[in-house]
Amino acid sequence: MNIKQASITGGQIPTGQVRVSGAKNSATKLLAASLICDKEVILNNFPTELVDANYKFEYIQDIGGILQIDRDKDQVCIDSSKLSSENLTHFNYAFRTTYLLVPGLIKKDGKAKIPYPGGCKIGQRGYDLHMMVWEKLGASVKEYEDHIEVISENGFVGTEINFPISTIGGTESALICGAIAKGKTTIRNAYISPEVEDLIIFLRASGVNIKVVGNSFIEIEGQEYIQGSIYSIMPDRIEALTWIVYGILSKGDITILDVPFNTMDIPLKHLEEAGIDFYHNSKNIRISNDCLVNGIIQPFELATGTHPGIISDMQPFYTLLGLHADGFSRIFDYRYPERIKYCEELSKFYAGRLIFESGKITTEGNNNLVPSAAEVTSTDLRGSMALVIAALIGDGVSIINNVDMALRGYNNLQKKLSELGVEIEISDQK
Ligand SMILES: CC(=O)N[C@H]1[C@@H](OP(=O)(O)OP(=O)(O)OC[C@H]2O[C@@H](n3ccc(=O)[nH]c3=O)[C@H](O)[C@@H]2O)O[C@H](CO)[C@@H](O)[C@@H]1O
Ligand SMILES: C=C(OP(=O)(O)O)C(=O)O
Repeated sequence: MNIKQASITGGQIPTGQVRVSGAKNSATKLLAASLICDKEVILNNFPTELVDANYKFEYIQDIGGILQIDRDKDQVCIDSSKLSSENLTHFNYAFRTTYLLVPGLIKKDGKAKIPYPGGCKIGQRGYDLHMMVWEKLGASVKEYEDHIEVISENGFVGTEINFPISTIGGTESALICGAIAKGKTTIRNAYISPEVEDLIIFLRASGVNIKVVGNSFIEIEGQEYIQGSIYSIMPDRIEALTWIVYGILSKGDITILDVPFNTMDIPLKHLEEAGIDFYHNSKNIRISNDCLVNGIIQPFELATGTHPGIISDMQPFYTLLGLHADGFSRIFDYRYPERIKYCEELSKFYAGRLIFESGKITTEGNNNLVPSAAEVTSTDLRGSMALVIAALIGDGVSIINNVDMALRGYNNLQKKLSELGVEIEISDQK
């Protein structure tokens, strides 16, 4: 795939409606979980245009899965009756959750060859706990130069899994593997984020018995036969926050549809404390100039952490907000302290206003600031989207190199902006 760049003319004012798509961090997991089902699975509200989803589609088709992808209806039907990774000719599939493809292959073929986990380079992103899960469930695991091989000819056997740290990917891996294991699997110190909850609901709807006790203990009764289901993916809370921040900074008038309010209490509370008041009903939110209570964004201090707090993926959008607040704001990222590389690029729009070091970002904001046009290069998904927003609210024409990073997580970005009256050009990078 050719690398893309965006050419963006700043100062276009968005007006109209934008609908939040199904969550990347749920959709791509449910796609992998569908592979353990015995009947066809239908996933609705699926963000079919995401770069990450398309890599996963390609891998699933390459191992024998049959997918019907309806890009107009945001629907994917998955028939995974015949899967085998034996004849794969390459492992160049750039997405994070490659490890979730193991259980489907183990169930259907007793063996899985998967690419190493990809995803954003936002600091240490180990995969040792995924290997621990497979080994504890009875598999043998080998690492090769370009792939990992997991073998368990007779399937997984239920076990106890104790995570030493809270891991989303690890919890998801243990859940899907436990669903096909013989007997009972327990997970201690599970991390049940809203997207993990979406996975639990999907697995239950597909016929797996899962008991959740408190907020970090899970018990799964593995099933030999898993029916599958028709399921609608939850809306993307990070995308919703992105549109809210863009709406405020662009001084536009936009209504954001399908906001998953139940997953965003704390992130929204921090916006309120920064002086932003919205009109909303149970599903939609309207952002306009009137939302700024005193006509300005108040400076703030916050730290990212685990859900229900502000998750690290939202951090760059608070940084942007801080740059337009009335004074100094501080943002601490304890989850991924090295998620600061994008700040170097963002500084090209905001000369001298960003100070950053491992885990800490300080912004010197100004309510009347207009970012200067710049040519920048994306470093990670959310950072790339922050650069896109800076360009959109800036003056002149900006270039965002490797905008593919943003397109990994923002479904139909160009089309959604166009529906708001904002045109951006995306072309192969020169
Ligand atoms: C596709 C997806 O849903 N990605 C999200 C997921 O990533 P992901 O699932 O990769 O993140 P984890 O929650 O697993 O990672 C948390 C920490 O655990 C460590 N770790 C994880 C697994 C492992 O085997 N060994 C290990 O040491 C990681 O290096 C990291 O420091 O949660 C992150 C926050 O937690 C988000 O920023 C990502 O957007
Ligand atoms: C870091 C992210 O994703 P991934 O884990 O897929 O790299 C993200 O969604 O912001």
